[in-house]
Amino acid sequence: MARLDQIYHLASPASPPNYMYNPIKTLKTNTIGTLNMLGLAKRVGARLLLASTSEVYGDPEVHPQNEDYWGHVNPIGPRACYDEGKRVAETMCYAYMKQEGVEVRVARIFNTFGPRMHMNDGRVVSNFILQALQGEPLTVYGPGTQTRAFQYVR
Ligand SMILES: O=c1ccn([C@@H]2O[C@H](COP(=O)(O)OP(=O)(O)O[C@H]3OC[C@@H](O)[C@H](O)[C@H]3O)[C@@H](O)[C@H]2O)c(=O)[nH]1
Repeated sequence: MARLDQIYHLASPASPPNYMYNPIKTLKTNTIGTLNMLGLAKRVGARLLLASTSEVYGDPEVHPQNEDYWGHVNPIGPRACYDEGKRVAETMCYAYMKQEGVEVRVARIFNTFGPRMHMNDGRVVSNFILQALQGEPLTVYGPGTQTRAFQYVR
């Protein structure tokens, strides 16, 4: 049997244009992929970290969101493959923890940015920087009333 202490389940695109490019693959990664990793964690007795997302809160009605908030998610909306995929991934983690005693950790990562970000990532921070450097107007989607919490990653 393989000797593994920890599993980091970081698979899945995170930028909206990337995860919406192939919604079925995004869903498979977050559902079947998570089940596979939890099964492995159970077999070898490893602890699993799931990289979840602030998108489990969907289009939230409260700001900022704390962990007690259950979210406001459209199951058939354009972001559903990611939002619902991560929600069920979290559900699976806690089911394996309760039923099988697998040690799990779930991190709900918010909108990340930093120096190692890809120029064409497609998220707001890199889009704005790119547009500013090129002297182009910044594109604000929708009415511009949305809010976000950002997380700097070096
Ligand atoms: O060019 C842009 C890009 C984005 N936006 C807006 O800026 C806000 C942030 O959008 P982003 O594309 O950066 O990403 P989001 O915050 O929606 O989701 C991101 O953050 C949480 C992570 O866990 C997710 O993996 C990631 O999808 C949205 O309201 C979006 O509509 C713009 O106004 N202009």
